[in-house]
Amino acid sequence: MPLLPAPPTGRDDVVDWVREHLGHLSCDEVRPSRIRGGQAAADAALAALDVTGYASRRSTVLPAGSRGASGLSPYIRHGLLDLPTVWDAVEHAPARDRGKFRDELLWQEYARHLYARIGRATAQPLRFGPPRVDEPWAREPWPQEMACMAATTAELREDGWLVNQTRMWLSSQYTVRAGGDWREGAQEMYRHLLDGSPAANRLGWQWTVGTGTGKVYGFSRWQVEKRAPGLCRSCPLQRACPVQDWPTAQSGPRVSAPEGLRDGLTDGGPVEPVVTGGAEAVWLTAESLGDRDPARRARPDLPSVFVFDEPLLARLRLSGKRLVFLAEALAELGAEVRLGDPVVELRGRRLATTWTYVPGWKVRSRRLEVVATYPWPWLRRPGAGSLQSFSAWAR
Ligand SMILES: Cc1cc2nc3c(=O)[nH]c(=O)nc-3n(C[C@H](O)[C@H](O)[C@H](O)COP(=O)(O)OP(=O)(O)OC[C@H]3O[C@@H](n4cnc5c(N)ncnc54)[C@H](O)[C@@H]3O)c2cc1C
Repeated sequence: MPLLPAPPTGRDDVVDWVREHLGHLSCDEVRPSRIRGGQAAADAALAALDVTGYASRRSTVLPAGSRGASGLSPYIRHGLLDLPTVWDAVEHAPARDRGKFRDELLWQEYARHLYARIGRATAQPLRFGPPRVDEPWAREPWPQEMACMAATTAELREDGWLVNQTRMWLSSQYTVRAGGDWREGAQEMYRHLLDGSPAANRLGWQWTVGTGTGKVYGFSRWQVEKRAPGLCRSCPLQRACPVQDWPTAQSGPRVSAPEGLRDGLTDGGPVEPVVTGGAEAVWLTAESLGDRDPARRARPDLPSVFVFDEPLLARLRLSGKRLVFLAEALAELGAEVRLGDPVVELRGRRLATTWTYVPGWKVRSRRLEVVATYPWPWLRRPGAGSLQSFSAWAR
């Protein structure tokens, strides 16, 4: 049944809708996150954004009420908030906080440029081999009793969101200490994160495990005591802490960089709309599910259509809360929602769409009748410079 009934707007109803129509594609029981999907929730989060104190509190883990992180990432990931809009929203913030926050937005932009340039090669080590771990943990990546890991994984599974600090704890513990394959760890984290994107997720892992930088991020008790004071006191292993000392693993040897990392043109899509014919529908993608989607804005007269890519989702096995988040956005947009292979579902329709930096979009759009392509809202237009490191790119 490729055309699905319209997703309902009420929370319980949308969860039931996802269970019924997409439940067979999720890796867990379909439940909602505390973080709601949809433009109204994104706009409310942006309106409440206050980055005062961000520079000093960005890495706070506990108490949760003292965190400086904005929590905007799920909305940014799915284009409900574009980076230029978020950039402008902190214009009047204190200079140090504004600078630090905007730096993080630039990390997001860098991840997208990298993905646009080298695509699936972001799943290969960028510059160095994976860390060499002398004694990989044999059975599990950490003992179940470790309070820091238990709290982090519970939040990931319940909310589908983590502050940057605990993402680094988890990835470092998994790979730098336990010797787990970073790509498997990244994939499992990606399944649950509402903001999960191949671009930023792989970059985050490459940065933590040292394949991107040649320097591993070492996770130890020190960070837990500093960023989540009190957590160790509740830990059954507080007197036998497995991460008491710094890990000894170093990053692996230098590897040859994927083609295009050092230089090469990045396809940033059109600068102006490219219209070759009359469109009959706006094709929405997971990159751009907001009511400010450029194609939707240009053609408000047209119906919008979104396809849950069944073959892709069957491979990815995302958590049900991610599917709920997407369905909430679609319900608000009043989009026609289909399930199947997008190339099959959209065949024969003349489409208007927003260009995206995702390799899978390019492959599919070439096989569809796209008659109007609208520019991606870059914060900085991609160029031809080195993408070897964030600082080289930022310069
Ligand atoms: C192992 C690992 C995996 C990660 N996976 C993802 C992912 O799948 N998707 C994702 O969007 N981010 C990912 N990040 C980056 C970062 O952790 C999150 O973007 C951030 O924690 C989201 O919370 P926030 O919105 O409160 O961020 P804030 O600190 O409030 O920052 C504002 C925005 O800047 C961007 N941003 C912040 N830090 C980074 C960063 N290091 N890299 C890229 N963008 C950043 C995000 O869009 C974020 O919403 C990962 C980081 C690591 C270490």
